[in-house]
Order: sequence, then structure tokens, then C-alpha cells
Amino acid sequence: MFTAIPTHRPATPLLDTIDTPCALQSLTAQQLAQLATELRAYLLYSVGQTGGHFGAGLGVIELTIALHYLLKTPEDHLIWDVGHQCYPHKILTGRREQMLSMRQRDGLAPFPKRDESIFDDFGTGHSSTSISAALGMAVADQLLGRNTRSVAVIGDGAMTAGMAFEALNHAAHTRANVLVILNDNDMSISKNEGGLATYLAKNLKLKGSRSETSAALFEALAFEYQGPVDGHDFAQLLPALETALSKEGPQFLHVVTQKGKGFEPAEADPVGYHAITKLDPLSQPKSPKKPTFANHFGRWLLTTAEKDAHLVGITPAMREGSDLIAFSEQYPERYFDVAIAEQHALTFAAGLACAGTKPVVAIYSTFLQRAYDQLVHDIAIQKLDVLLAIDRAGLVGEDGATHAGVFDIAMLRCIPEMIIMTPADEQEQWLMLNTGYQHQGPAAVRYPRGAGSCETVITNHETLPVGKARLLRTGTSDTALLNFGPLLQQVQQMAESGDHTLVDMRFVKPLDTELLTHLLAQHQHIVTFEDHAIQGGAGSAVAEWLAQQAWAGKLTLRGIPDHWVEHGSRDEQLRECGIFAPL
Ligand SMILES: Cc1ncc(C[n+]2csc(CCOP(=O)(O)OP(=O)(O)O)c2C)c(N)n1
Ligand SMILES: CC(=O)[C@@H](O)[C@H](O)COP(=O)(O)O
Ligand SMILES: [Mg+2]
Repeated sequence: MFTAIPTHRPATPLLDTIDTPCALQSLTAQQLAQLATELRAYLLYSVGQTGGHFGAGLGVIELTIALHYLLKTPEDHLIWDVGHQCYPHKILTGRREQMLSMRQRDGLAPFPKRDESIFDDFGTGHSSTSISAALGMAVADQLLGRNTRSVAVIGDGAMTAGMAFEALNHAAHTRANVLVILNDNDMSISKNEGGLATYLAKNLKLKGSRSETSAALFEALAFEYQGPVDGHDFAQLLPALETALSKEGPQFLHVVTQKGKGFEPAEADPVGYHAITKLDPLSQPKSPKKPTFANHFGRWLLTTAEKDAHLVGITPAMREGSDLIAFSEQYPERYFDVAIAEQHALTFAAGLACAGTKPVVAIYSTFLQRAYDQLVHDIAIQKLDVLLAIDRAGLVGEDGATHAGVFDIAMLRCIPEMIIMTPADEQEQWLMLNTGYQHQGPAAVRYPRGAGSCETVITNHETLPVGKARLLRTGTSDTALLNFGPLLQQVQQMAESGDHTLVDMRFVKPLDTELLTHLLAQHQHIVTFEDHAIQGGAGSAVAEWLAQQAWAGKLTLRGIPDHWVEHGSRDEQLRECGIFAPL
């Protein structure tokens, strides 16, 4: 058992000989155990150097070795759901030496990525896609006459999503050679919530003996079930896997593991060790962290809940990330972690709104993509009074393209009567949350990952006039800069250095067309800035409006250009996008 993260590269003589998974096949049972110890040590060391997802990888060390020992990858397919547990897989599939570049620009991606390796069969990052993808591969191989196996490794958290069950339902019907491995560590990022989690938890005491309880559900769906087996014991894992891989038709293997296995602090605190920042080599005392936009949201939720007993708060499995911690403790009866179920989260909110409560859904921009129809069909058409607190909007840095929240404005902007607000800082975020909450009907406030520029936030109950921008500066040049969101500080510097007019637009919808009309009379060049895809974003809203005006000037749109922005620091990503390049 490790008690500290190694700061120097540990000796890993056996692991150093494994450059492809087929090198595993000559190892003895004893050597597999040694390999697990070395892999765990190297994983601890490398994540300590780079930061990144931590507990999930430690929990699948033995499972990863066992799978690569028995499968013939890359011909056989191996899909890691969410993908945050894929670091050991990357180490065993020829990327050991690149692990120190993890999450950095041009380095290894933090999730499986098809163009990074032939061993990454399917790109993940968002959860609960693995069974569908594995099934697709199994069916295609069957059609093309290939005798292969398709394996989906899915966590108990990811299994709570409707999409996982849609795929299980379909798999039974196809009779394809797909193996679903439920990696049950009784944890999501937080405690795994809901009836399925409770149902599965009953099996945790039954490791090693067949559980009628968990067999029933999956056998009813026409899977052949084995389990639960101890996912850290090769003596149980290998024969169970071998049996499952030797059979025809949909197979289900229930594996019980421990998140953070082998590292004492992570076993004790799996929530805190879901992901870590890199070790500070100088171990200097850190200055206290500035509260993030998410923290301010959490405070706003608590403050507003004190005043309004109708407020209910919803998170799809991101209690810590979206910071509903204090709210969940103070108002447990008004707090709902619906598990990884974004679609349900929104329609559940719609139902709550229909019956007279006031739902606030805290949701990462990237995960809102899952729930678009629910937003349109269940909330917006019915004009229901739901506030979306859209967190992690914009580029998010090291998690890369799968987690970038750069499409929400485009998705929301075309929905009639939707209110969309883009706070420039935390004070603006507070006022906009008040405004969206008071507004009758759907409204959204989108704010970024991390902290902004505001030092202190006045926690009042004031609201903003809907659809009104703020003129921050009148310049002498013929250029007006329109800011949408948290890039204001840099945009302000550009305005000052060029003596341009500067407007913080605040609202993407409705646009302040009165102020824009005024600007047209005095400027020949309008430049929009946003932390969002240029196509369909806030600048596009301005462009559409301008196209209807008799204006002969020039419009420049600054934002995320039409390509995928890969992992790296957020500053590097913004630079790559050329958002602040000279005009
Ligand atoms: C659609 C979607 N919603 C939310 C998340 C955020 N998220 C990442 S990992 C995770 C928990 C996954 O739990 P589980 O599948 O059990 O994996 P474990 O970390 O326990 O190994 C969540 C909620 C996500 N990646 N995708
Ligand atoms: C795997 C996953 O989707 C989450 O763990 C995500 O990486 C969290 O990101 P934040 O750090 O922004 O909460
Ligand atoms: Mg889990």
C-alpha cells in the first residue's frame, strides 16, 4: 500500500519491458502481480508529475492488465467509458514514456483518443457511451465476417445514464459478441446516487460468489451474467474474463473494485482524489485559492434558497464541481443529485416547475449537450420557469475538446424567448443569477471554469434590466469592441491601447439593439469577443442583426475558430484561437 505519491521515478523493471500489450502474454501469474505493483507505482509517480484523473485509474490496474492479457488488441475492441480511468491502458499500450506529457499541449490526451493510438478504439470523455460503441463495433465485425470481441468497461456511475440502458436493451436483441464489464466501485465522482446504486451496493459484500440480486436485472435483459468478482484478484478476474470472452452473444461481468486502490489517502477520500493537481516540487506554502465562479454560484444558491423556499437545486452528478456542497448540506430536501442523467435532470426540472417550485439546474456546458431536446421540448416550448446555471462554459484547458463548453450559445440562441447571459466577472454572475431567477421563463447564465477578475462580490438581490448592455468606454477610434463574457479584462486592454469604444454586452439574447444602433452611427468597425465557437455564437447574433441594417462598416468575430481545440492550458488555448491578436 502506498501512502505518498513518489516524487522520483520508481524502478519498474518488468513494466519497462512492456511496449505493446502482446508482451503481456508470456508473463506468469506471479509476474502479473508484480506488473500490477509496478504499474501502480508508475501511475502514482506520473500523475503526481502532471496532475490529472487519479482514483479511477488506480482502481482498474488489475482489470487493465487482465484485459490486455486475454484480448488480442487492437483487433479486439476495448472501450473505456468516460475514459478517465484509461491511464494504465495508455501505459501498457506503448505510451509509458509519454505519460509525463499528459494533459499538456501536444502531449497525451487525458482520455482515449482514436488519433493518438490504434489501441484507443473509441474516444470518450462524456460518460455512458461505451456499450453503444462496443455494440456497434461488434455488429460491424459480425457483418464483415471478423471473429473479434468487443468489450465495454463501464463504471457504476456511468451505468446510471439512460443511454447505457438503451444500449443494453439493443444488445440483447442483436445477440452480438459484446462483453459489458461493470466496474463497480460504489462511487461516481461523489457518492453514486439512486436506486441502481443501492441495488448494486447490495452485491459488494458478496465478492466471489454469484449474486442472484445483480444477476436478475442483467439476465432479464438477456445478458449472460457472471459476478461479482474481486477486480483486484487475478485469481478471480482471469477465469471470469476468460469464460466471458469464450462465449457467444451478450455477456455481462460484474467486477467489484475500489476507487484509489493501493494509495491510502485516495482509498480514504475517493471524492478528493478523483483528480489531482500536479505535485509542487518546491512544496511552497500555497496562497489561499480565490473562489471560483462555481463557488460563487454555490454561495448564490444558498443565499437565494434562504429567501425563497420554492428554490430547488439540481445537479447531474457534479455536486463538487458545480459546488452545491453547502446547499446540499443545508437543504437536503431541496437538493437533487440525479446521477449521470442530464436528460432526466432537465425534464425533472420541467416537472418541478410545472408544479410550482423554482428549479435551478447547475450543469456543465459540455454535458448540457446531452439534454438539448429536453431543454427545447420540455422546458422552452412550455415556457417553464427554469434557471440554467451553465458552468465550465468556454475553453476548459487540460481536459481538452471533449470538455470544452463552446457550443451552448449556439444551441440556446435559436430557442425562442430564451434569455442568455454572459457575465464578465463574478459580480456580474451574481446579478445575472438574480436576474435569471426573477425572470419568468427559461433563462441561462453561462460562466467559465476557475476564478475571474472580481475581488469581492456584493451579495445582494438586485437584478439587471433584461437585454441591456453596459457602455464601459467611449473611444476616439472608429472601432467598437463588444464583449460577451469573461474575456473582458483583455478586451479592455485592447480598447485602451487602441482608444476604442468598449461595450460589455451582458446579454446574447435579447441583444441590446438600441445600443448597437447607436454604435453603428459612430463606428465603422465592430469587433465581437466571446469564449465560444464563432459559428453560431454571440458574434453571429450580432452579424445576423447587422445583416438587416443598412450599415456599410466591417464586422470582425473573435472566438473559437472552426476547429477542435485540444488539451493544454486555457491561456495556450486562447492564444491558439488568436482571440486577442492585433486588430
Ligand atoms: C455525460 C457526462 N456527465 C458527467 C460527467 C462527469 N463525470 C466524469 S466521471 C464521473 C463519475 C463516473 O463514475 P463511474 O462511471 O462510476 O466511474 P469511476 O470514477 O467510479 O471509476 C462523472 C459524473 C461525464 N464525464 N459525462
Ligand atoms: C472525467 C470528467 O468528466 C470529470 O472528472 C472532469 O474532468 C471534471 O472536470 P472539472 O475539474 O472541471 O470538474
Ligand atoms: Mg464508479
